[in-house]
Amino acid sequence: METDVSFKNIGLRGITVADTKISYIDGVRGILIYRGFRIEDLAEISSFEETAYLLLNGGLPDKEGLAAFRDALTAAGRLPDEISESFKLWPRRSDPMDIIQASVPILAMIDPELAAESREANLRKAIRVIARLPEIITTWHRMRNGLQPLPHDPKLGHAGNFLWKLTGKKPEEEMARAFEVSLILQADHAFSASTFACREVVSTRAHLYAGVTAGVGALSGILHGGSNALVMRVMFDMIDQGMTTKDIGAWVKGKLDRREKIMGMGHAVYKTTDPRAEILKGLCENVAIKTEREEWFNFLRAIETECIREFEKRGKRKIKANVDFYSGLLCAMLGIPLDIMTPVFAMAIAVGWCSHIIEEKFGDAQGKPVLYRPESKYVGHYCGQFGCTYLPIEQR
Ligand SMILES: CC(=O)SCCNC(=O)CCNC(=O)[C@H](O)C(C)(C)COP(=O)(O)OP(=O)(O)OC[C@H]1O[C@@H](n2cnc3c(N)ncnc32)[C@H](O)[C@@H]1OP(=O)(O)O
Ligand SMILES: O=C([O-])CC(=O)C(=O)O
Repeated sequence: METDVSFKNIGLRGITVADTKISYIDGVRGILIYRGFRIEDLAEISSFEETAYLLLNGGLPDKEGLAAFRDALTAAGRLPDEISESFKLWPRRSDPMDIIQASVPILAMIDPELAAESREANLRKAIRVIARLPEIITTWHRMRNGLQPLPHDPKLGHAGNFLWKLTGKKPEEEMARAFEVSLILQADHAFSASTFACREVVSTRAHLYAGVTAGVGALSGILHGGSNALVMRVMFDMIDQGMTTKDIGAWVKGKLDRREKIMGMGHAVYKTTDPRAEILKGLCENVAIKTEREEWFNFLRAIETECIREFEKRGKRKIKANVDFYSGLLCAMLGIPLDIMTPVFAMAIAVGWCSHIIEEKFGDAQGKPVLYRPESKYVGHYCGQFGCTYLPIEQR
């Protein structure tokens, strides 16, 4: 058989695989909507907890509903001993994304409702995942540094508690809010690679934790969530080498000449600016002034500007900053280490993963749950109608 790699929709680009009522992306106009609401409005007005409620339940809560949801998150937040005891055995150098990916199945093992597949049971499992991912990250981080985990502060919300438990410092209100907005922005993105992974796994009727575990693995890759840390790693390397904003034009040109990717730039769906990147850029500009990290902000801003200029010069389609370009910078300015930046994305998008898992399990958007099973096109060896002659090992 002839090798034929002419398959047009490589990487499933442009193929609609299912309906969803959770989020909508207009990649041409740069619009992102969660359950009907513009991301700009959610970033301005909403809290992480309220956005999580909205994504999971399909509508905004009233005051009592929101208070009950916050209480449920707090009540579910304590890290089970089975996980903290396991941490003592796991290598300290482990990547925190691997720690999360190994911990989520333990949440499944100890969930008394694991076999319960009602919508309510799945919503309760979702709350456990959303509440416990930050605990997994902060407890792991403190234990690997020989520090005790810190108690929940009822005066702080989900975002503020994460900063407190990770860094051991109570965050200023403005910083906690900036972090909270970044979590809202990263809480869902329709059929991103990780969300699709979650949906694909639970389409087999696997439990919610199996779906979330798949999502964590998919998010860790550098073409997806993993790029936020890499943006910062590359920037710190450049600064360490003594480079300044004046050197960035030549650096970008060199990268593109060598056909290397520039992390945090480009997007599979947005053909224009990722609206989340624009909001994050504004947040970063303010936080940079407050934390006296203007040098970092200006450095990234220059990379973005030079990239856009260079792509335009080459007549390529517009490649702009995506959400990962500025989210790592915000983390760095808030004292979050490089290898915790993708885990931060995971704790935010866990909301979207769980919402999509529930939608998938109950066929909410399509009327009934369906097993994903795409076709592939075989382009390997095939020696005619009856296949290749199979020789026993002695005769090969
Ligand atoms: C939360 C998120 O997951 S957002 C994405 C995070 N990932 C990154 O930031 C990694 C860097 N970006 C990329 O690799 C890509 O832009 C992707 C994977 C995100 C999207 O890719 P796609 O839209 O499918 O485009 P694809 O990777 O096919 O690139 C199309 C062309 O633009 C180029 N291109 C796209 N992004 C970049 C980039 N960041 N740097 C350099 N060139 C790029 C490609 O090399 C390719 O060029 P070619 O046609 O000459 O081969
Ligand atoms: O949607 C995508 O392809 C990736 C992305 O931006 C996200 O997951 O936030």
